[in-house]
Amino acid sequence: MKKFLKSFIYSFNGLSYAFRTQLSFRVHCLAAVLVVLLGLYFKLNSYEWLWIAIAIAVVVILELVNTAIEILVDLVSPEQNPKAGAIKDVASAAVLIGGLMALVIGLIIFVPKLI
Ligand SMILES: Nc1ncnc2c1ncn2[C@@H]1O[C@H](COP(=O)(O)OP(=O)(O)OP(=O)(O)O)[C@@H](O)[C@H]1O
Repeated sequence: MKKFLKSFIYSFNGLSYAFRTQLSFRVHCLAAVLVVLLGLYFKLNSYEWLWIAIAIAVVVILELVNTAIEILVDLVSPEQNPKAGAIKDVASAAVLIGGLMALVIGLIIFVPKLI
């Protein structure tokens, strides 16, 4: 049980690290809070909340994995290396695609309510 609780603390340490060091993570968290407030304002139905929850989770998960990959690359390749750069670029592209998907979901749900 103690080990289980400790693993939660490690996970929160990871969240805290990403929040403190990554501007894009903070921006995405802020966007998530704004979207939730907008969802409460427009009284989304459970189906719409499900899509919003998936969109937020996908972006946050990708941001965390991208941060972990950046740290790993900096650890194993502190010097410039084209492969190290490519790894970071590919991980960053994953965040971009996830973010675009979240944007499309947000537009599909909120645009009809705004017009
Ligand atoms: N070791 C390296 N070798 C070659 N290119 C690198 C290396 N590290 C970073 N780069 C290139 O520089 C870009 C930016 O790297 P950086 O580590 O600043 O990432 P970032 O996404 O800006 O991270 P942060 O969110 O910490 O600012 C990478 O996407 C990659 O193209």
